Amino acid sequence: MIVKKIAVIGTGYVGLVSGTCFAEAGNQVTCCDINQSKISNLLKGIMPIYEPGLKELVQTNVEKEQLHFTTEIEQAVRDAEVVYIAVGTPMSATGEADLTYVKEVAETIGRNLNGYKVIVTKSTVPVGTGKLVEGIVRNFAPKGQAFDIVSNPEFLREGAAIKDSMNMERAVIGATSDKAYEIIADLHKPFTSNIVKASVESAELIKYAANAFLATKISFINDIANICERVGADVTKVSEGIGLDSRIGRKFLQAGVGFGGSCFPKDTSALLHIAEDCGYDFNLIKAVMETNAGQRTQVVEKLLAPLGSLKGKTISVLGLAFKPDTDDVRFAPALDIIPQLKALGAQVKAFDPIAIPEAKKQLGSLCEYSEDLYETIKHTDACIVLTDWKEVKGLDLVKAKRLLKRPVMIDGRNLFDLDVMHDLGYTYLSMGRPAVYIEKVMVSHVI
Ligand SMILES: NC(=O)C1=CN([C@@H]2O[C@H](COP(=O)(O)OP(=O)(O)OC[C@H]3O[C@@H](n4cnc5c(N)ncnc54)[C@H](O)[C@@H]3O)[C@@H](O)[C@H]2O)C=CC1
Ligand SMILES: O=C(O)[C@H]1O[C@H](OP(=O)(O)OP(=O)(O)OC[C@H]2O[C@@H](n3ccc(=O)[nH]c3=O)[C@H](O)[C@@H]2O)[C@H](O)[C@@H](O)[C@@H]1O
Repeated sequence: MIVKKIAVIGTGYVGLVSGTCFAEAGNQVTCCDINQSKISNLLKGIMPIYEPGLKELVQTNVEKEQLHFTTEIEQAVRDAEVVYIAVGTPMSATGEADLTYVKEVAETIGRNLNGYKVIVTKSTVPVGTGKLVEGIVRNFAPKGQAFDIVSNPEFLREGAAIKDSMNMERAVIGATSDKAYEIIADLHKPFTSNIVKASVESAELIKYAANAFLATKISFINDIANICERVGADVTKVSEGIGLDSRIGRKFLQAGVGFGGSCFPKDTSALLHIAEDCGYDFNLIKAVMETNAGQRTQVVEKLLAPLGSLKGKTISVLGLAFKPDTDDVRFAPALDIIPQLKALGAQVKAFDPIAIPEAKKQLGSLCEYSEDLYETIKHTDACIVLTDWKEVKGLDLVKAKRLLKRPVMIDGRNLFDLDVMHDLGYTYLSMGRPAVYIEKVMVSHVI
């Protein structure tokens, strides 16, 4: 690999992780952001996100002087040979990807194009954005200045971001020239030998197709789970039984409260708009989104079955992050479910080991928060599992039952064994598995 000078614009989950990994591979990397406090914290060694292994890897590369942080984006662009765009592309009010930040950055790059550079989009962007960026850069760049555009989408998962970036299953590179393709392919040599060379448009679509396919697997198994409940089958067995067929595979077949996070909800919605824009009615993806929304409501309905009414009841919610090992709460099930519980008259106590500060920004005083699992459960009428944190998976069920006012658990992640829950005397309703019902609890507490 030939060492490169790289500017990464946008120092969020993706920009910070990929910038750090490029530095770890020996490149000179400057991560830039418009958020002053984020950059000044990073300069003090304070990470803006929780991601296993990130802090240490940042520290090592800062010490080696291979990783730098700045708000001086213009200078970073001028100094770089390769400029990565890693800003957010959030869901707009109408459901498509909002390209405001990408366009802003393209203009900054154009204005500071002082030589040939490869401009790479890592943000998830609709098909055609490569052309849009190219047009903006050309508009603001000195006349005749050569540059290339590359689409190099990111596939990392939060919570496993460093591992995923250092050992990519594949890299996808869509470039406007062979020269640019070779430069970006060379940068990826330390991370993977599987490189998919594509057009810019195909690379852009690969990213949405990948996320939409994974989301489809989840909604598919959730639909099967809903059938399981009606016919007395167990979705975990069905999932095992189909997943062992290597053509299907076992991954992303865990039924539950539905997918959340910053990407599947926004990317399925953006793909629907991409389809609409080219005159295609993408019914499958509409159904995927609908099923996902239904999974959230189901958890609350399951709670109402044994409790009757939530008025005057206190419910403990185990998990605020959209998945374990991250503090990200974007589109997390808890953000939908806690307001529903409140609207039905319940008091809510919420546990999370990491994500409370982020959740508070969204939920404010809607619930009480605690990093202590058992304090959260204590004296509540029922508990709901929303995130499969290792602390929740390892819950001492005997102790939890003693602390609960009523032994009622709604498990949105199918964490516990049905026989164990039965033997312990829980009313235990999970997703797509037979209900464990303690008749006594049911009858005595219905209001
Ligand atoms: N979070 C994830 O796991 C993954 C995200 N992606 C995609 O990567 C992109 C970035 O996502 P995240 O890192 O999660 O977003 P994020 O919101 O964590 O970070 C984006 C950063 O860009 C900065 N920014 C915005 N405008 C800027 C500008 N004009 N100049 C400099 N910085 C600017 C923001 O201050 C913020 O720090 C999105 O398109 C997302 O869909 C792709 C794969 C995984
Ligand atoms: O584009 C992105 O941002 C990223 O989106 C996902 O990564 P991430 O959102 O971090 O998390 P996942 O592990 O994919 O989980 C997404 C959601 O699906 C849920 N899920 C996952 C798997 C499963 O079997 N069932 C299920 O409900 C999780 O609980 C979570 O809420 C993709 O896995 C990454 O490849 C992609 O880069």
